[in-house]
Amino acid sequence: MKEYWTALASLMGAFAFLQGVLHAVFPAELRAAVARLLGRLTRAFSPYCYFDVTEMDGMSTNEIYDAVQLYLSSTAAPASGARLSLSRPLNASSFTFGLAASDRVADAFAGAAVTWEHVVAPRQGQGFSWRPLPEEKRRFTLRIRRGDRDKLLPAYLDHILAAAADIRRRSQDRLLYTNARGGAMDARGLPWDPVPFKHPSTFDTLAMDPARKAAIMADLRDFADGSAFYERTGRAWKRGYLLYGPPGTGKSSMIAAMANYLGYDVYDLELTEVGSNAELRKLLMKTTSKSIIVIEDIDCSVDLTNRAKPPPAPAPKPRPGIDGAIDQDGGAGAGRSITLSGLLNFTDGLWSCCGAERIFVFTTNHIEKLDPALLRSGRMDMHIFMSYCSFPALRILLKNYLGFQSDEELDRLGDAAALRGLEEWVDAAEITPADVSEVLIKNRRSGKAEAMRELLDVIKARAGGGGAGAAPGKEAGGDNEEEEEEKRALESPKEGKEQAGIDSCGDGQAEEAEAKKQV
Ligand SMILES: Nc1ncnc2c1ncn2[C@@H]1O[C@H](COP(=O)(O)OP(=O)(O)OP(=O)(O)O)[C@@H](O)[C@H]1O
Ligand SMILES: [Mg+2]
Repeated sequence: MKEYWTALASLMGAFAFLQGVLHAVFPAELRAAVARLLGRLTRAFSPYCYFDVTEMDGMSTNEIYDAVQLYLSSTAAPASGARLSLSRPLNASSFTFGLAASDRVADAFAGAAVTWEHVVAPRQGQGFSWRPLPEEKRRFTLRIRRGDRDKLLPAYLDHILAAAADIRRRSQDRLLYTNARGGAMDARGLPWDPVPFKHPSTFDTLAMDPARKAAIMADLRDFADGSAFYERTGRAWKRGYLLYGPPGTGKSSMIAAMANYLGYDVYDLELTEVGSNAELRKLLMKTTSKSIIVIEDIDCSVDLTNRAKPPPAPAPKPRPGIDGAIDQDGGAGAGRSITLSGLLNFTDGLWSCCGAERIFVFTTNHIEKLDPALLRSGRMDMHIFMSYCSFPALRILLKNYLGFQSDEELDRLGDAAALRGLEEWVDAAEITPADVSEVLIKNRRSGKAEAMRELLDVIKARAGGGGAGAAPGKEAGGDNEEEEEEKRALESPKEGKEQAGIDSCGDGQAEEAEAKKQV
């Protein structure tokens, strides 16, 4: 036995010596060239072909690498003894398993077997770069049989991308993206900033007429499951919803409920931060599929009254808002502003189809202020009026806020007289769900029956035109204009500072709005 070990040790010593001699005699370049040549020869006679998916694509991260990692971690079978790396991405609520260095996994697609290998090598010197690159070069190498090439590519990669997106969506909490930096890009070349989106609003908590709610949910479900339908009919796989109604009727809550229902991310597009139609297009191109793109208070972000009106006289200073000119991408004089045409192209034009399964939602308090071009059929597929609280909607709020488990329990345990009174008065009161919620929150400790009676007092006072019992934050009869102005001033500190109480539009639009008022 001892002799065996001695022989092995001397063999290894001889090998190391030989390697040392080779290294000393032949320069590195020559050794690398020989290795490349040998590699090429082996590949030429091999029945397989190989594809590398590197982690970095130039200076930016390679999306396919991330997708392959995620896909392999959940679907493919690691070879026995393979070592998986465990991680939990930022904001994710579950763990993912990744392949460690030099491990292999086998997978199959369309009846063909494939092998993936994860190759990690140290990076040779950083070179010049605007941002630090990872210290290791990582890549996945896909090995497939030559004969399977046509069958697998690109269908297999498409399958991986779709599966990875699905895993990401299921394992990760929703993200809310904002374009607060205008069109400026971050280090990854993205103009959107993501934050975790944990809005608790769902269709269960949303107070609105149950029949209308069910219709909206069915529409959303049809849309999400409608891949084949959209393909068959030649329509772009997108849908537009216009939510309109007074402040506090649940438009933003509805968007959150939609996102939670479908499991989509939300892109909150702040139009006043976008300088031009080209920037708008860039933002659109950088959104992912299965997402809701939201423009809130569209009548206030931009002037959408008339796209056909002639361009205005040259303004003393450049304005960020829509100027109403017909100009598509900013001709002379309007090069740095968004136009209604630009916005319509965004939702409707060829560019809107770069990516699939996207929902556009616009909200407004004043549908009458919008250009008919934006309202015509086909543009916004569904117009949803978020109205004052109806009795069925009120019942939902009573159940949720006061803790009744069901309609039956509300009828049995609730204050019957108060319930009848609420049914009788709620329509005349024109009270928003937000105001009802506030009354219920304020009285939630005083008991269910007491809270219902208190709410009835508020509603009666409001329906009767007034006084002491009026709902909080609002004069009896409700001056929505005032409430809206206040809201905008709070929401946008910059605008608020400059023009509180004038109008909620962007900088230059204040003057225009002022001019309109005088007319
Ligand atoms: N339909 C509703 N169902 C349940 N809660 C609601 C509803 N409407 C409003 N609320 C409550 O009022 C608050 C404000 O509502 P929300 O922000 O959704 O209104 P909005 O219509 O978007 O108002 P605005 O026009 O001012 O943006 C919500 O946080 C929610 O608690
Ligand atoms: Mg809102």
